[in-house]
This record gives sequence, structure tokens and C-alpha cells, in this order.
Amino acid sequence: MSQSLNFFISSSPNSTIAKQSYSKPCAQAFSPKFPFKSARKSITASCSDLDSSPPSPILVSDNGNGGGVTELSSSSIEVDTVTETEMKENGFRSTRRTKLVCTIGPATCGFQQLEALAVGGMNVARINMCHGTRDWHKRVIEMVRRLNEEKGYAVAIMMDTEGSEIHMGDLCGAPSAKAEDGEIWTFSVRALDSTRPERTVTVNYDGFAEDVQVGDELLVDGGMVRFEVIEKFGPDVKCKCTDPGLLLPRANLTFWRDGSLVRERNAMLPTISPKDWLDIDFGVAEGVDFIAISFVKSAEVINQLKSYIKARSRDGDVAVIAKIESIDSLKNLEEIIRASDGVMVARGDLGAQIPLEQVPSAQQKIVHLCRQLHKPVIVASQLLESMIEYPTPTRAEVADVSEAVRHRVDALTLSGESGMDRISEKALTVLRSVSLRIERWWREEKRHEAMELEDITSSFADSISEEICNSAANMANNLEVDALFVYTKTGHMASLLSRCRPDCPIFAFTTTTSVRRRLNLQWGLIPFRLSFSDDMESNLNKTFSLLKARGMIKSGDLVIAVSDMLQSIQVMNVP
Ligand SMILES: Nc1ncnc2c1ncn2[C@@H]1O[C@H](COP(=O)(O)OP(=O)(O)OP(=O)(O)O)[C@@H](O)[C@H]1O
Ligand SMILES: CC(=O)C(=O)O
Ligand SMILES: [K+]
Ligand SMILES: [Mg+2]
Repeated sequence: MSQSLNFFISSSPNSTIAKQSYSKPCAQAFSPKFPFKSARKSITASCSDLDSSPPSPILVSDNGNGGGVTELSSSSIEVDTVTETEMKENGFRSTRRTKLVCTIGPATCGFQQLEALAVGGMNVARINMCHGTRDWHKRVIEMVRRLNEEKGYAVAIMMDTEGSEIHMGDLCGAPSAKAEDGEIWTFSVRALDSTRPERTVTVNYDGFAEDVQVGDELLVDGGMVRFEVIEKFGPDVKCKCTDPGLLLPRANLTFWRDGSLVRERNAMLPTISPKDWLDIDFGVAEGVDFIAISFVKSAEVINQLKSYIKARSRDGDVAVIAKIESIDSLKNLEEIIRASDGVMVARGDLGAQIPLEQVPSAQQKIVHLCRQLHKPVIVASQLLESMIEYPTPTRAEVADVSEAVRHRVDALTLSGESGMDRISEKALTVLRSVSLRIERWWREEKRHEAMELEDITSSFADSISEEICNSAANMANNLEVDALFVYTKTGHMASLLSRCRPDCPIFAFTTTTSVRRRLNLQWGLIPFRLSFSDDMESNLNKTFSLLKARGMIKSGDLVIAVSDMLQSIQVMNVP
């Protein structure tokens, strides 16, 4: 990458770019009204008369789950109908900045349901390897891939490992089981066949019966149901229900002694279990975009996994997300964040390991650190839990979502709300509207980013990129521009701009579908796939024409453009 800093500011009327585009209006300024659910392919607005590059299609090597080599015509741009409609209807300044992750479960694994989620704003589909078979997950991945290919979405796939914490087995097909006050239940490390004796559940951890002691308190899912251990019989542990509730398949189990979490041999379990390694092989082979590692304890396991993936995947571009959900992960927080490509605040299990009242401050600390260290951060679990039972969220849930949006997290995750129930679209609507409202409120209040960002790069070339992005974001706020454009092959500059959380949206143009999908997790980025050259003038001409033809930008919009081929900042009005 060139180290000479080519910094020029061109004001629109005199800009050669502006002149060129004025003199060569796009041949087909069509803007068909796409119905929200209608299909789209790579949107081809034929502006070949504007395009100085050869008119033949450019082959773009697709290294992700797009599968093989995909053709992207040099005069087409790939964007989905939902983004397009949202931009046309609300203007692109009002596009949603906070990204949405949906856990896919039995209620959402059909093609139409997945499409409904994409229409509702799902940016990333999360598959949780705690549940379902690999075949089931493979089908989900294939359907998301089909959705992307047929309808132009860039829904990324995040595979979440099971991890080797203690959890119950599944309930032999039952969706849940009710535990009543005073009932005696058996927790057994024996394998059960297909029938489950009444009030019996299996436990996945062989050492369970030896580790627990009579008198211990057993918490299901961090306290959704509580038991007291009253007797041990070999592999069976008899427990009395002291706080009734619903047991869900594979619910997490923790046990407490004298008010403290018991960490005996269970604390020595490997972060990545033998089953997880097989799931990781599966994820890499299927080309998932992110692998989220449950119950991370230290940076070591992240580094180990990253080198494993690098050796195995075709181009090593599976990003590793560290899930912060244990006491150990909090102790080693900074080294874990530094080692990973992104972080998830997994509040479900975290709230079972630390007192609940400490979860909000832990969340804020993790989010702050991730933003400082330039890592995408996701907040997960129980955002809209009550909607599984009730038609509207609680006021407290809305406040919780707002808080995360105000902290400018990259993404919010729906778990049971989208996995188990038919409420997924409704829950997505709530996340979408709350995010949009809070983001708008912050802009109206002119609450600029207050966070002082530290320098994160070590090499000189990277520092130039970082400085350019910081300056471009700052200029964008001060000049109140309509959008930042970034032309990026690796996604790095887009990500640096996102880190600054500018007031305006960031249009990220990239050449591969895998980078486009990966960027879909990050705050404020609207990822497009576009083939572009090293010639920024021609890139800008082409982009303006294509986006204008789609009605996504209009003449006069003020734009700042940066690129990672030519380290420059350009300011201009759309001609
Ligand atoms: N593939 C699946 N098959 C069946 N049920 C699922 C599936 N994925 C998720 N679920 C259901 O959705 C619920 C919430 O999903 P989520 O991914 O948050 O899992 P979890 O079990 O709570 O654990 P964790 O997120 O800590 O791994 C699960 O408890 C489960 O009942
Ligand atoms: C998402 C997750 O793993 C948790 O909240 O525990
Ligand atoms: K998991
Ligand atoms: Mg968890």
C-alpha cells in the first residue's frame, strides 16, 4: 500500500468527478419500486457508457459461503431490497446503525421464515451448536446462502459452539418441563434411552455426581429454576425444587456452596471440547463467517483456534468471536479481546456466574474496551425475553435495548425470541424501531461520539489508514455530510470508520461477498459489493451513477470518500 498520503479535498462544482458525471447521465435512470419481499439479483443498472473499465464481467473470487466464483458485472452493484427500500423511503441518513443477530431455531429454520427475518432486518444468523444436529445446521446454512444468492442479502452466519460447561440433556423431545415447588427431581449422569423417567434429567458432565455435595444449591439457567441437593446415589443426584419454573432442553447448570459458585474439576474442562472441534471443522468446511467460542477463559484458546482455522480454511477469513460469559473471561478480559476478532457479551450465562447486579457494569466495561480496541461487540440474551409469552415487551426491556444502542454496540442478538417462537418478526420489529428511535434521538440532540479513541495500530501504513478514518469521520460530523463512502478490499478501512461511530451512515464498497457479509455485523456499515479499480474517480463516477439510478442517492448529497488503495479523503457533492 502506498505510503504517500494523497489528501485532497475537491469541492463539488469544480471537481472533475462532478463534471464527468454531469456530462454523462446514466443511460437508464430507472427506479422500479421493489416490493419489500420481491426477489432481486445483483442489481444491474446499465451505466456502461459511464464506465471506463472494460464492459466484460469481472470474475470475483468468492472465498466464503457464496461458494466458488461468482460473477459480478463491472457495471452492477449488489445490495438487498430491504436496504434499498429503507434508504429510498427514509433517506439514507436514517438507516439503522445497530446490527441485528437472530438465533435460528425450530420456529425460524424454514426458507420463508428466514426470508421474513432478513426482511425484518436480520444481519447475521446465529446457529447454536448446543441444539440440533449438524445436518439441521447444514440445512439452515444452505438456506441462508440461497437467500443471499437469490435475493441479494448479505446475511452472515455465526456458528456458536457448545463449550464444555455443565448443562442438562435434551428432554427427550419435550420443549420444556415444569418443576414445581417441593418436587424431588433426579439429575443423572447416566445416558437415558428415548424415554425419560418422570422428573429425571440427564447432565452432560460425567464428574457432576462426584463434584456436587448434599446441601449445594443447583441453579438452572442462572436461576430460572432452583434446586437443593438432598441425596447422592452413584450417578444420580436427588434434588428438591426450591424455586419452581420451566426447565428448557440443554439448560445450563451451575452449583453454589455457601453463596459462592463451585468451581472444582468443572473449572478445568477445556474451553473447546472434542465435540466443539468437530463442530468447528464443520463450520470451517461450510464457510461460516464467524465462529463464536463459548466460555472463553483466556486469550490462549483464541490464538490456538485462529491458527487452527488459518491452516484449514481456504483463506483463513473465518472471524473468531470470544463470548464473555464466565468469571475467568472477565478476569482476562483485555487479553481475550485483543486476541479475538470480536466479542459477545453473553449475558445469559454471565448472569449465572456473577451476581445479576454486576452484569450491567460488566457489559458497559466490555463494550467500552471493545470499542477502544477496535473489535465489534455484540450484546446477547434476554433482550426481549417477555415477548416469548406476551405480545409487547416490558418497558424495562425497551430500556435495556436503548441502553445498549446508546453505548453504540455493534449488534444486538435475539436468542429464544427468534429461536423458539413465532414472535421472531415482532421481536425484530421492536429491536429495529427502538434502535432507529434512539439513534435518531442521539443525532437530534447532537450527541457526538464522546469516546477518546486510542491509537491502535503499530505499523506506519496502518497508522495512516487509522488517521485518515478518524479525520474523515470527524470531518463528516463537522460538515454534516450525508454519507461516508469507503472502498475497501479487506474491509479494514470500513471497520476503522465504523469504530468512530460517525453521525452519518457508512457505505462500504467491497469486491467479495465474504467481506460484504462480515461487514454486516458492524455498526453503521451498509455493505455493497462492487467491482472497482485503483482509479478513485472512475470508482466514484460509477458508484454515483449506479446508486442514483437506484434512487438511493440524489444530486447534491454531500459525501466524503476514502479508500484503502489510494490513501485519500475526498469531499464532494453527488453530481
Ligand atoms: N437449533 C435449535 N434447535 C432447537 N432449539 C433451539 C435451537 N437453537 C436455539 N434453540 C432454543 O432457543 C433457546 C435460546 O437459544 P440460545 O441460543 O440463547 O441458547 P441457550 O441454550 O440459551 O444457550 P447459549 O446461548 O448459552 O448457548 C434455547 O434454549 C433452545 O430452547
Ligand atoms: C448467548 C449466550 O451464550 C449466553 O447468553 O449465555
Ligand atoms: K452456545
Ligand atoms: Mg451461553
